[in-house]
Amino acid sequence: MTMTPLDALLTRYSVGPKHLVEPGPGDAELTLMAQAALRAPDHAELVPYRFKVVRGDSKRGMAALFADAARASAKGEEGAALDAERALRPPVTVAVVARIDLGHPLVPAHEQWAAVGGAVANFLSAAHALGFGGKMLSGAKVRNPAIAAAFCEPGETLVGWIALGTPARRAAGPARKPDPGQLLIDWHPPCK
Ligand SMILES: Cc1cc2nc3c(=O)[nH]c(=O)nc-3n(C[C@H](O)[C@H](O)[C@H](O)COP(=O)(O)O)c2cc1C
Repeated sequence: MTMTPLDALLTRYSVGPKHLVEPGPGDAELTLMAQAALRAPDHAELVPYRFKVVRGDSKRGMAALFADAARASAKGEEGAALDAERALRPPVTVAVVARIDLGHPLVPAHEQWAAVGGAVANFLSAAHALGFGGKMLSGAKVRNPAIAAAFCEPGETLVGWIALGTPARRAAGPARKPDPGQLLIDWHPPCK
């Protein structure tokens, strides 16, 4: 049965790296995800983000960076091995890098961050619509100077990584989500 666009939005749940197996998305599918990201609202079309694809041999380089960061934060060799595994396990990882122009004359920083969030959401929904699982992850690693420098140009911010692959099991259900009625509120003007 084909998934409608609304089905894709309503049935996307994160799938953690533990449950992601080969194959990951290829070039054509990653391009569709990036195109979907570009359909997110973006004031003045600044495209304040970049996606950096980590796959193949590059995963080992990212694993080494993660392991060094774990050692630097006193996680020890066990922590280093765990963090290295986090880099190696997903078939494809996509780093999300934000490029926020703090001095933009028209678009304040919070609007640019909203565009980044919309892009990530669309990227993940497109992955799901294409049959892939994924999860956005960050952690203290994003603030490690060596890791940030490896992914970012000066002035950019490393937001985190989207782990991608084929889901080995159905994603968890919507148990943690509030009823939409809690966030959909009729507004009335204040009484004078
Ligand atoms: C920028 C960003 C960073 C995140 N970092 C983490 C993380 O490090 N660890 C984690 O478990 N979830 C993290 N999350 C949350 C998950 O990606 C996911 O959205 C959350 O577990 C809710 O699951 P759902 O997408 O199935 O609703 C992050 C989300 C965002 C937007």
